[in-house]
Amino acid sequence: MPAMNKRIAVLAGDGIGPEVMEQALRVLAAVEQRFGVTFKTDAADVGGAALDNHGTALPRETVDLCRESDAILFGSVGGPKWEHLPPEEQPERGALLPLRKTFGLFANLRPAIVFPQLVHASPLREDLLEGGLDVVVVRELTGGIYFGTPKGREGDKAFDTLVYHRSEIERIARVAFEAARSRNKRVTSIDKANVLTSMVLWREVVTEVARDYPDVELTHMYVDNAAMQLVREPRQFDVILAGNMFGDILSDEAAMLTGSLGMLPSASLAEGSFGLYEPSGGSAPDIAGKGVANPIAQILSAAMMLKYSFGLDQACQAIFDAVAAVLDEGYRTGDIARPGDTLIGTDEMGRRIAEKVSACAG
Ligand SMILES: NC(=O)c1ccc[n+]([C@@H]2O[C@H](COP(=O)([O-])OP(=O)(O)OC[C@H]3O[C@@H](n4cnc5c(N)ncnc54)[C@H](O)[C@@H]3O)[C@@H](O)[C@H]2O)c1
Ligand SMILES: CC(C)[C@H](C(=O)O)[C@@H](O)C(=O)O
Ligand SMILES: [Mg+2]
Repeated sequence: MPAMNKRIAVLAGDGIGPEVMEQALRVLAAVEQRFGVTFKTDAADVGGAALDNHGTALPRETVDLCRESDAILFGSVGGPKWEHLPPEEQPERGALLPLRKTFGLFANLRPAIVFPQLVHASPLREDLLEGGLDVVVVRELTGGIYFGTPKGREGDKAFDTLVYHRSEIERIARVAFEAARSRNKRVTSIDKANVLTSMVLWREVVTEVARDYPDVELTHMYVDNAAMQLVREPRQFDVILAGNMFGDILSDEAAMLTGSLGMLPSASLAEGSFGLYEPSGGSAPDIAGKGVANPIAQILSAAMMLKYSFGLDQACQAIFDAVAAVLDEGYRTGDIARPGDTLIGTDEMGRRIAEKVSACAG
């Protein structure tokens, strides 16, 4: 393993964010020890915590720290405490979306992997998951209806604009086809081309990009059908390519197939090696502060950071293996437990995974 000294901006945020982040940092410390690498971690406020401390959801110091870092490890933001604020000032729109835009994080990878040990935790019938499930949602993250203008409100009328440029569709499609090449060589592109003009362009451009990838099979699917097919026959999917909003919705659905939102990590990538890594779920106000949140999505997000931003594929794999080993031993947080499992909290789950990373000398 080459000597490495990477700088990580740690933005834990709100709700369960700080609780699960503590466990991800613990696992990264185990990686340092085992692989002889060094990470410099610097924490900064973001979201509601930043609103409380600095009066803005995304303070300048936080953006500066991110700029000086090699990657961002993000927790989650938002919660009932800040819901009274105007929408643009709330943590999600005031911090998360600007961060994605500022750093050009256009490619959001959300792998939904059903660990064989957790097939029972999925709401799907076990026979639908036989042989496991490994789907990745490739979501366009800096365009579409989230960012299109005009958007606004005029009294009782409110509007958003769904706009996509050819270049935006082309670059995210390439990410999806490249991902498929290293997997099962199937891309399902999601659109609503029967209704939306922007989606007609989406389908056209994805079809053009596919010509450069004759080894990858492309299927187009309307989003409503895709939502249904995901629960009917999830194994038909390998790479799901979608725009910003459809990808948001389908990735939560895909996450739940794995048993819990607490299992789904994500990587938001810019051109080059910079990225932001965060669980796909939110700040879970209903369980925050109770020490029961599942830290695995945050820990696996850190693992994705090691792979995609730092090229530490082996260390990434070591974390996935450690998670599998702890699940093999029957330890579960409440969201993925069933009778007979050993129920543990956030802290113990993190400690056990970190111990496995340290123990499996590779
Ligand atoms: N990336 C982000 O920061 C992000 C993402 C989604 C939602 N949010 C925000 O989070 C707040 C709450 O949103 P929500 O309730 O709709 O979605 P949520 O994802 O926070 O929670 C949905 C459900 O999943 C459960 N859950 C989520 N993560 C879990 C974990 N690690 N372990 C166990 N259970 C877990 C929660 O307890 C809840 O029952 C809102 O303000 C929302 O805007 C932020
Ligand atoms: C909190 C919200 C802005 C965010 C999104 O819609 O992108 C979240 O749902 C996600 O999936 O990361
Ligand atoms: Mg979402």
